[in-house]
Amino acid sequence: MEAVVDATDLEKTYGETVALSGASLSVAQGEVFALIGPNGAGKTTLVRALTGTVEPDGGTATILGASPSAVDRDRLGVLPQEFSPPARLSARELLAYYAGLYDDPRDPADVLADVGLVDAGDTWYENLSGGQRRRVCVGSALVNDPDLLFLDEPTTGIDPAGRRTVWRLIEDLADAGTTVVLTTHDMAEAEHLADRVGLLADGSLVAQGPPADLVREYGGSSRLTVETTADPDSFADLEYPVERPQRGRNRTPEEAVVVREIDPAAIEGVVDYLEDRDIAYTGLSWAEPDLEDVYLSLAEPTERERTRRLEGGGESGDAAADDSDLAQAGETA
Ligand SMILES: Nc1ncnc2c1ncn2[C@@H]1O[C@H](COP(=O)(O)OP(=O)(O)OP(=O)(O)O)[C@@H](O)[C@H]1O
Repeated sequence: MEAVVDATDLEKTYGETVALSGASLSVAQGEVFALIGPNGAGKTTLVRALTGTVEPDGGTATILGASPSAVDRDRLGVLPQEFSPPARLSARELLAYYAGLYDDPRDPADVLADVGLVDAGDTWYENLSGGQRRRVCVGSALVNDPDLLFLDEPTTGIDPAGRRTVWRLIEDLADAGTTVVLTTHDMAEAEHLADRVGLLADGSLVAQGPPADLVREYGGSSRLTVETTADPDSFADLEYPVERPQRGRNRTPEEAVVVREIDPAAIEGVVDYLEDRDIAYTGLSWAEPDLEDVYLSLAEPTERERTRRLEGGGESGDAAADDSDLAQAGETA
C-alpha cells in the first residue's frame, strides 16, 4: 500500500542544536503511528517538518503524495502542541468557525459531542478548564474530516475519562481510514492506540514497530518489585538477577529491589527467602515488561549522552517558531 507519510533522512538544526538527525519513517493509510521520546528529542520538529511549517535542512518528505507545503489543506488536520484559539468564543462557536474554513467539513455539533463537550458547549474558551480546552483543540483539528491527522500531545491535561473519549475518537477515525500520527509522553496511550510506535531520541528514530514487537525486542525481562529498604546485596543468594529500580519509571517506589527474569510461580520462593533472612518488605508486585521499559532502555542512554554533550558545549538556537503557524497549516482551507 502506498505510504501516506513518507520521510527519509530528515535533518534540522537550530544553531548548535540538532533537532532532527536523519529521521526516516513511513506511515500507511489508516495506521496510527505514535512518536515517543524524551523532551527535546525532536518530536514536534518532526511533526512540523511533516506538516510544512518547518523547512528541513536535508532529507525528503511527502504527505498524501505531495510536498508538505503543497498538500491540499482540506485533507490535512493538525493539532499543534500549543494552540491558542480566540478566547472569547464558546466551544460551539469555535468549532463552527474552524468548520467554516473548509469546503466540506463535518457537522461541528457532532464534533462537539465526539469530544464530550456538549454540556460546556456555550462556555467561552477562556473559561473552560485546561482539559476542556484541549478537547476543543482536538475537535478543531479534525473538524475538516481529514485523511491525515497530526496530533501533537493530544491528551495532555485531559482527565482519564476524557482521555478515553479522545482515544475512542482516534480509534474510530483510524477504523474509517484516517491516518493518524500523534506524539505522546503517555506510554499507555502509545501502547493502547498505536499500530506502530517510533521512538525518537536525539533527533533520530532509534526504533520503530508494533508496541508488542518493541517490548519483545527491547523490553527486557519480567520484574518482581520488592518494596524494601534492604540493600540489593542481601538478595545476592537468589538465583535471579537483582537491581535497583530504573530511575524515572512510573509507579515504582524509590525504595525497592527489582528481581528480574522470574516466573509468577517462583514468587513464593522469594517470599520464603525474605522471611528466612528476616528481610523486611512492605509490598511485592510482579509485571511483564511494557513500552515504558523499551523507552527507558533505549531513550535513557541517548538522553544521558545528550545531556553530557550539552553540559560540555551549550545550546543555542534561533527564535522559537510560533505554533500558530502550525495551527494555520491545518486550518487554512
Ligand atoms: N524554533 C526553534 N529554535 C531553536 N531551537 C529549537 C526550535 N524548535 C525546536 N528547537 C530545539 O530542537 C530540539 C527539539 O525540540 P522539539 O520541540 O522538536 O522536541 P520534542 O521532542 O517535541 O520535545 P517535547 O517532548 O518537550 O515537546 C530542542 O532542543 C529544542 O530546544
